Amino acid sequence: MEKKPILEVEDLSVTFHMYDKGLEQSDLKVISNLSLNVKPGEIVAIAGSSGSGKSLLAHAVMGILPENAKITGKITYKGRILDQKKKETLRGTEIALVPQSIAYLDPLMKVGKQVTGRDSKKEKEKSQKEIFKRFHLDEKIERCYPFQLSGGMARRVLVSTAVISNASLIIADEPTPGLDLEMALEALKIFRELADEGKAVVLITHDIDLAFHIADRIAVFYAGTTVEMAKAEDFQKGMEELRHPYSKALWQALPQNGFKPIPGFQPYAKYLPKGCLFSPRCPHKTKECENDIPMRKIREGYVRCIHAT
Ligand SMILES: Nc1ncnc2c1ncn2[C@@H]1O[C@H](COP(=O)(O)OP(=O)(O)OP(=O)(O)O)[C@@H](O)[C@H]1O
Ligand code: NI
Repeated sequence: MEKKPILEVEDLSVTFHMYDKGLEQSDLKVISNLSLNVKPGEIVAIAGSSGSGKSLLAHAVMGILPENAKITGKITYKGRILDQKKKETLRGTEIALVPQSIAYLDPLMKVGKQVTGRDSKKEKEKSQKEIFKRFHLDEKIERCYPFQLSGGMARRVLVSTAVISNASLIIADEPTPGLDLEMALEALKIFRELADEGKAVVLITHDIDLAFHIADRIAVFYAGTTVEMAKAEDFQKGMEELRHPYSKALWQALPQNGFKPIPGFQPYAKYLPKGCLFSPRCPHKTKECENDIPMRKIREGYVRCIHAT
């Protein structure tokens, strides 16, 4: 039987209400019609270039978007609607975030306490010690304040916090920058273990190469929406297995596949093209691409392109 998703995001849009010059106001739609689900036991990687909306999706699920952001669509956790109140209740216990910036560490709290929580139990302390060992963090680090850590150490502390939280859903927003290869691989191994224990892991990364070695499925983001949802092995098999021209272009841009850059730029939220958001850069563009393009199923995956086969 198919497992029910732990996290389900349906038709999510996020709009910022902006104050421009003087009294002028405008709405900036930064995520549009985004759908995604993550099942127990799964790592779903979210890959996409800078500004494609990866962190905002994480913040929308956690309920930590800025005040001027408006959300539409549906987010459910274990089948229940996640409204703002529910997000606040589940945050840090059932749903854990490894934030993209190490600035999220509390500067005034010793590192050990941040990882175990204020009212820490003995077993939490034990798991904190175990995870610090795996991450080569010396015992005296527990008594340090964040400013005394290097960037890489702070990153490992953030990952540790999410790992020992007992959350069923872990969202890791770029957890590896600043880590050397050994520590990056250790972090990924830990995420794999969490998934294998039945948790759901969302792994946000620029690095599709890293993503497809560890994830089960990959969501490719472009300009605030998903353009493709594919099994990780499709990326391993090669370009022909992929469905969207942007995913194929990402694949070709990998060093081992010739480093071919994609001409053009991802459009800024204020100047999105009509219909397919990738169309200005797409070699297959036709008049029909100006219509709204829904996701559709092709060969066990999903794609937002009318020309994909
Ligand atoms: N508070 C905000 N107000 C207005 N626009 C914002 C705000 N926060 C983010 N954005 C815009 O939303 C878009 C998506 O941002 P997001 O941080 O989700 O990108 P990302 O995919 O995580 O990028 P990166 O890989 O660089 O972390 C960007 O164009 C960004 O400029
Ligand atoms: Ni981000």
